[in-house]
Amino acid sequence: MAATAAATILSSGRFYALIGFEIHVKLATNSKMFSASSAAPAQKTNSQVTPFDMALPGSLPYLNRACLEAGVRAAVGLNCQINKISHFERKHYFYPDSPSGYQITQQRYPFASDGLFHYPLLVKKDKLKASTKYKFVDNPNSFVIKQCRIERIQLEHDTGRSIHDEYQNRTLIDLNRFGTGLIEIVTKPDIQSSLEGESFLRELNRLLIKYNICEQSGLETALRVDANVSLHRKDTTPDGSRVEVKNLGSFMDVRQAIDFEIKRQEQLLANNYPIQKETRTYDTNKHQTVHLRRKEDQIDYRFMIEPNLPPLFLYDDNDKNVNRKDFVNIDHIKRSLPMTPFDERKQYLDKYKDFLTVEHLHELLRLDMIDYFRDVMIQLDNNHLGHIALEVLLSDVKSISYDGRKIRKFAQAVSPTLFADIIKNLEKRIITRFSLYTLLTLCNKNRDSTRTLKSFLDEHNMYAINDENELEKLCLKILEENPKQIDRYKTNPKKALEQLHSNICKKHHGRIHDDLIFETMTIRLNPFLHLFRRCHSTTSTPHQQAMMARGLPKRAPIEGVRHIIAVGSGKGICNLFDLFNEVILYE
Ligand SMILES: Nc1ncnc2c1ncn2[C@@H]1O[C@H](COP(=O)(O)OP(=O)(O)OP(=O)(O)O)[C@@H](O)[C@H]1O
Ligand SMILES: [Mg+2]
Ligand SMILES: [Mg+2]
Repeated sequence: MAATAAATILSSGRFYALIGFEIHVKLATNSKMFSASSAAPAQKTNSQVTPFDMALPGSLPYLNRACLEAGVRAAVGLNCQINKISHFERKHYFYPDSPSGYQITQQRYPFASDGLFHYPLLVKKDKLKASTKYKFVDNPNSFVIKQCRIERIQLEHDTGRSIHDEYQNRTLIDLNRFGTGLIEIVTKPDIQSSLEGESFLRELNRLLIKYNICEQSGLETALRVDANVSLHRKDTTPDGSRVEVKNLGSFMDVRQAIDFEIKRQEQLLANNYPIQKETRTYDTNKHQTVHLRRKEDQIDYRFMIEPNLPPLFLYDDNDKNVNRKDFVNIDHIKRSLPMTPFDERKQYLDKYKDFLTVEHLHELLRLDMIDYFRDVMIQLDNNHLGHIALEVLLSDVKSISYDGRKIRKFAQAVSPTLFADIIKNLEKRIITRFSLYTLLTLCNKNRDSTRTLKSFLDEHNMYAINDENELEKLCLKILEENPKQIDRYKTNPKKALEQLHSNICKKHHGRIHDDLIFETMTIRLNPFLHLFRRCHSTTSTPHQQAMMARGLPKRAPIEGVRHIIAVGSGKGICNLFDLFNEVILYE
């Protein structure tokens, strides 16, 4: 894994990395930051543009309260100091998709600064143990919690879009995006590897979604990240050099770009070349960063206070006039916020302590399944099925949807209600454990979110066969068709049963419960029963005592086998085989 490779470089090598992020978050508001145009995705180009968005003379900005409130929510979530007075300023640069020639931002006087954010490191525990860099210091069962300081959060707006028309060799401008609200979150360079970087961004993304700051669409559209990376010799202090990799659009790109930069800079330092201050971009096809411009060539932004906007005032409960409706009250926002995902997880460990361990939670987080798990638990409304839901999520669902994007699609296709219904039916033995993967795959392909479980079971005939007579017939048929396995059973019962089990599963599409297959097959395989009877006719050998200790009473043979099955099925098939083997070995 690339991320682990980076951690290894750092732990074993002569260098350490410093990484700081500038994260642009697209705010989920109805209208733009400084004008009344819609901020929703548009059908037609240039259809959501006011005179201000076109920078027509005489048009004035006015601040959208919803953008400010979203910014304050982020500042609270990131434990920032909220500055009651901040200023907007113009950052000048010329680019065709920004007709005003400047962006309104808050680079020097932001509304929030000096925050601190905690995040869990997302790595499998065995990998973590193998690494010398990260250790479970306090509690072997706890997460590794890292922290990153937040330098500031500023309000600003987005640019328009340039559309390059290669056929007619011209560039067209769409101003629909121009002016939509953003916050830029700037971190201190406290991150030390791509693994930490990705873990930080995933936790941040979770918080932003939970606090309704951005849309639930992952990093792909709601967040854009600039990663600043610098590598230093272990015995030196940072000299201020940094390479800025602009505009990373996915968790994977961030991870790969950081790893590439660390390796590139390591080679430079190892050959005694200095690290240039530069801006680079990440080529997603070649998987490498590419030089854009040197820092000395950076544009002079000629910052100046925005003359058309007053200073931005924020209030709290201690201020006079705080009840005025047009004021944004920080304390009011604080009171309205739900628990952070971090605190929520602590609560899960307590609430579901009967079956949920820290390792499970970690795995759910790593797979980005934590919110889906939460929604399923709400639907199940019954903790005793929680362990089954968890087991299915971390086995079948994990193999169908193994990353954030896939699990989001899965959650859309298989609603938490449908999934909870599947778990309830599994428990009632209306469907089998064996058919679950197929069923979930079918549901995942479904694009009609109103479909019920019954409609899938009816369409694909996936109901479990529970009728004893029918089962008996099916097993007999399989035994008839597989005389070799009957012979094999005498010498190698485990393999023979496995083969028979596999054959019947294939033939009836996993519609028979495992324990019923074993029970019915075993009862039909008389030689074994014979052995079993003989085994039980002698008494008091140490082996027999051990068997008795497991709760195997002296019974009529068939009843005895049923009892073994009952004992064994609770513990899984392997234990059942062990029991059979013991009987055979004893004979
Ligand atoms: N030595 C360093 N190594 C890596 N990152 C660093 C280092 N020093 C600072 N940084 C990071 O660089 C980023 C600086 O961002 P900031 O927005 O303040 O300036 P900028 O990149 O010059 O501005 P712009 O918004 O125009 O890109 C921060 O995320 C900070 O953590
Ligand atoms: Mg920058
Ligand atoms: Mg910046």
